[in-house]
Amino acid sequence: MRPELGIRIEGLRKRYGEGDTAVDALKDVNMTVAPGEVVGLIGPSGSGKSTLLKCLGAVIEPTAGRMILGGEAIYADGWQTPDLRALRRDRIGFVFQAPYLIPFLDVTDNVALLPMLAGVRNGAARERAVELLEALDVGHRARAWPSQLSGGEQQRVSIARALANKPPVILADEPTAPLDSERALAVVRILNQMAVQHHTAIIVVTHDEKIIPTFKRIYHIRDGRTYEEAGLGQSL
Ligand SMILES: Nc1ncnc2c1ncn2[C@@H]1O[C@H](COP(=O)(O)OP(=O)(O)OP(=O)(O)O)[C@@H](O)[C@H]1O
Repeated sequence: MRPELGIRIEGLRKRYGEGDTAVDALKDVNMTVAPGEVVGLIGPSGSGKSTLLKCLGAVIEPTAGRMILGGEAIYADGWQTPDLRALRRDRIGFVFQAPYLIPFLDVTDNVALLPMLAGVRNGAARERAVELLEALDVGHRARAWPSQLSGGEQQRVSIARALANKPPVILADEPTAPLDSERALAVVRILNQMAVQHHTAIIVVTHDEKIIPTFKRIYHIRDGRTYEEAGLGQSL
């Protein structure tokens, strides 16, 4: 592994507000995730998980520290790029608890939309979408509408969408919460396969006891500080 690739976070801090009412949501966050690796991020309510994902996803601005994604310092005591929209679109894939597919686009176009917005020609973007859908075992549903898919199939389409711009990083926020045990483990298996195949570093925020034993490494976050732990790494 080239240590500068994947995700590296150093001394990240985030303060909301000022003065007496200020909240130090992140006090000292340190993480590294290698390309091809899937790590779990676990913490109680209010510990700072959402704040960390929003900082990493360039949705809110940290207060201090460094974030390096895919070998590029995106934040070093200030944003290092003027175009945060392009950063979110091209360098970070998001997977949420709900798939949030666009109901009036077919499955292929749901996946092809982001590459098209990034300037990939329509035909090439759709080809890439179909390839990813096939890799995720939903190729046979490529021309269907999202409403015609099961919950597990929709979640796989949302993973294909997260991979569509070949981001070095995927942030998954409770991606298995609504799924039964078998489907939840299938999603984690797919995330692991995709991480390896696409050299993507993946952070999975989760409370889901079904999938926690599968992580090889886990970061706990408590009161805005991260602690690393070896996971059980149960085979999938
Ligand atoms: N916009 C905000 N303004 C002020 N304080 C905030 C804001 N957002 C979050 N906080 C505070 O920051 C701390 C961390 O919140 P955060 O939402 O990151 O926690 P979390 O671990 O995601 O919690 P949960 O699991 O309940 O979603 C909490 O004390 C919260 O009250």
